[in-house]
Amino acid sequence: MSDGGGSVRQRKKSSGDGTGSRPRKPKSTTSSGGSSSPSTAQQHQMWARIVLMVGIVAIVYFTTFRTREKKFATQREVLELRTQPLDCSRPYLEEISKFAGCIPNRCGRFVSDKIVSPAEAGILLDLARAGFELGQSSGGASILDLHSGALSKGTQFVNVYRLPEAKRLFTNQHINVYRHVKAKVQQAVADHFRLSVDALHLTHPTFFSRLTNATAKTIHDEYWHEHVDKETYSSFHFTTLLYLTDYGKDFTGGRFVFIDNEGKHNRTLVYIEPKRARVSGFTSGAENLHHVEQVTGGVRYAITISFTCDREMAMADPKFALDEEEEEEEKEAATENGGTREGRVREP
Ligand SMILES: O=C(O)CCC(=O)C(=O)O
Ligand SMILES: [Fe+2]
Repeated sequence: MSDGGGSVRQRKKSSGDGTGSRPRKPKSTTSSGGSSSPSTAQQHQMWARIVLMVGIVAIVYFTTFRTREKKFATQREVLELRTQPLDCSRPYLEEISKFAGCIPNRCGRFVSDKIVSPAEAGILLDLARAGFELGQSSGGASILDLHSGALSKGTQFVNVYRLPEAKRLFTNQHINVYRHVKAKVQQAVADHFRLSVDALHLTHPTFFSRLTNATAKTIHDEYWHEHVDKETYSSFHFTTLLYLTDYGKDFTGGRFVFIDNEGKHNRTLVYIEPKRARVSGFTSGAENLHHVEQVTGGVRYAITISFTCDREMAMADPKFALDEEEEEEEKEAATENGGTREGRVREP
């Protein structure tokens, strides 16, 4: 009787020993010291709290640091035109506002598989292959700029027009297709962003790129970094890309990715899968942060064709540095080859 409620509690705690007759430990060690192991109920409570806390942390994490993925243009699709309007970034808008006739109605991006024909892309691919026969980076990224003549070679650049073979490789057909394609892409940019086509000028650098999975040797080989074109190339106002080879067939990896940041940790990756003759175009400001995934196999060929609204940054179409005498020879040889110079372009 005298142990009353205390003995009842004690019995409950020791329930399961079956006898109730085992000598009790002195009460002081279980009730007030706190040094013994927690009861089953306390353990359950502790686990429930841990599970709850992990759940809360996971919810906060997945709603705060969220990366979504969208496919803007897949390899299988043949797109007439796909567009995504965007608000211009403030610095871009401030700068572009200085150029009357060249201010886009909205910033944004587009993709079309109908601007350039696969045959035209094929001729430009031949040109690219012929050019890169003369020089390639020893890392994974080579460029050929037919305007300045810059061609990757080893860890440096050479002037392709100083190489005697260049004159044999670049044909009139190449030149004409290059100019015609550039004019069509320029018109597409003007149409899409509602600009006067004359307000747009081709600018430097406009170049062929050849990407592989070779280990980078210099900073020029690290093509996969996120960037804003306006920051990388100050003259750019509109960037276009023409793809010459197919993602998933000619190469793996190497997709083009826009990174749309909505808030600090919340972003959407918007993918363009390269496809022969596919053209993408976009305003070159911070609204179009992007990168190229690393190529994991094969060879990816593309052309970056860049436009500026600033007349002072305009550049002429390439002449391929052929003098008149050489042009005469070109014409004669073209006649011998049935009107084209395809026979002179070597495949790798
Ligand atoms: O080749 C591409 O898809 C993109 C290249 C690029 O981002 C650039 O030239 O600035
Ligand atoms: Fe870029």
